[in-house]
Amino acid sequence: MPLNCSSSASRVPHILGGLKTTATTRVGGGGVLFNFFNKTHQNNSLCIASLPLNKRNDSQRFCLSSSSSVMEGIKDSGFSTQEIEKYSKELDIAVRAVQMACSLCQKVQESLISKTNSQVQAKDDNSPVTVADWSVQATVSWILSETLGSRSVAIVAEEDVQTLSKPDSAGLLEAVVQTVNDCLAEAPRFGLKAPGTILGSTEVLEAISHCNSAGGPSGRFWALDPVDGTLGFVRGDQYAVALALIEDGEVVLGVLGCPNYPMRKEWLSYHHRYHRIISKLTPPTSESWDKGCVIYARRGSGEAWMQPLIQGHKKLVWPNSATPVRVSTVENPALATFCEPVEKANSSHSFTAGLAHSVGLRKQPLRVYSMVKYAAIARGDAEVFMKFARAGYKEKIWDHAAGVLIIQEAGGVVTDAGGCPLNFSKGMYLEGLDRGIIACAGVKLHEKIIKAVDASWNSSSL
Ligand SMILES: Nc1ncnc2c1ncn2[C@@H]1O[C@H](COP(=O)(O)OS(=O)(=O)O)[C@@H](OP(=O)(O)O)[C@H]1O
Ligand SMILES: [Mg+2]
Ligand SMILES: [Mg+2]
Ligand SMILES: [Mg+2]
Repeated sequence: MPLNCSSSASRVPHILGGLKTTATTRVGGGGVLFNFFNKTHQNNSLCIASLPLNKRNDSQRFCLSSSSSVMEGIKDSGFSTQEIEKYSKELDIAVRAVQMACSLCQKVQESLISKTNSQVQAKDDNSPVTVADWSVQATVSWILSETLGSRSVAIVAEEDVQTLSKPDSAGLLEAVVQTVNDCLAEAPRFGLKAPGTILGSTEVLEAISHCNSAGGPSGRFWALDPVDGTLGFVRGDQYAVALALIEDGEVVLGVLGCPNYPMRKEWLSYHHRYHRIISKLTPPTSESWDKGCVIYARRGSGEAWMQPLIQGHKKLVWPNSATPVRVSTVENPALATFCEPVEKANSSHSFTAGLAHSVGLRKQPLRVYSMVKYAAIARGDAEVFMKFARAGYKEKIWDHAAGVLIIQEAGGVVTDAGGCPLNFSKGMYLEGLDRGIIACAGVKLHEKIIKAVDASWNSSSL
């Protein structure tokens, strides 16, 4: 495993976690138990998710239905209240905020697709940005600040207010302010408080520009990608809302909202665009059709959870139900599926095709926009994710933090191509990343790919 990782990065917690938790045993047991759980106690997933699975007794697993009963339940757990409570409030708020953001995005995506003149802007690097990117950033920033206290909330996020503040962007800013207010007015459906008065453009711009933390090795900050895979978003395809909490350089919470990634993968045809999918497939009942999902994990819990989107279910209001997700147990490369970015410009398709051939991956690659690729691995829908950006491109922490933690807690392995964990402690970039990113459902597949990279790197043109 990792050979030349720097000292702080030399631990590979996800691999140890996978061995320690004997993933397959737990998944098997958990599957049966959680069927029972889902039938009887639908509303407690977030509270329970904050307790490590191996630290819970049966009643704590299945009979907690509110925060107060969580507090009663942990009295005999042998763990200090402080330890078990750590991050539970932050996780709860982060999931609600991402649920709201997904709802916002669904509405904006629908209107983008139905309009002929799209409101898509180009940034300096020619990448797209939309009303949804700014609106989600403002909304999540506002919610985190309101619920956790604005002074203590540091956020690193993708968007800034430069374009929005230009005099000729008044219409765009107006659309963002309207979208943010429409979304925040719905806060009570998600168990959160709506603002007392409508936010003006100054407050919305402030909320966006509040996300100006530089990140770094110490203290606590959030990493937010308001819309990851904006290209997929504007094309009516896959995208994600990604929120992670990073403390002292380690990702401690990860939440991924995937508005077009159904709870049941049978409803997803990766080879058809979203608007074609919905026109072709007619779900049998609204209950079984959950168009999107939110997946989340807490560091060290050894588990990851998935909720349906509130928006998809008009009837659903908070609290929401959740089910555990786990990586695939497939180890045979011939049976494994690998995912990669859709755009060749973002990752070399020819290099990964060579790797796939040399390790015996035989299936067609699954090319999906955004961190939905991380979600696919965590849920067991695919086994491998590889990204090899062009030389000189620096990966940003918000493009990976939430997904990496979720895969690790779901039992998978994520490193750079040198086998080292990704380093989230160096500011907004993943500094020191060795060649590319490799995420796998299991250690065996991961080792094979790392070896294959070493064998083929020198002869590649990367
Ligand atoms: N040149 C280059 N190389 C590698 N990566 C880049 C590059 N340019 C941009 N980005 C970042 O890639 C994010 C989208 O990644 P995806 O995996 O979704 O790529 S793809 O759209 O499926 O091709 C995308 O995230 P969003 O901007 O949030 O969409 C970018 O942060
Ligand atoms: Mg992104
Ligand atoms: Mg983005
Ligand atoms: Mg972008």
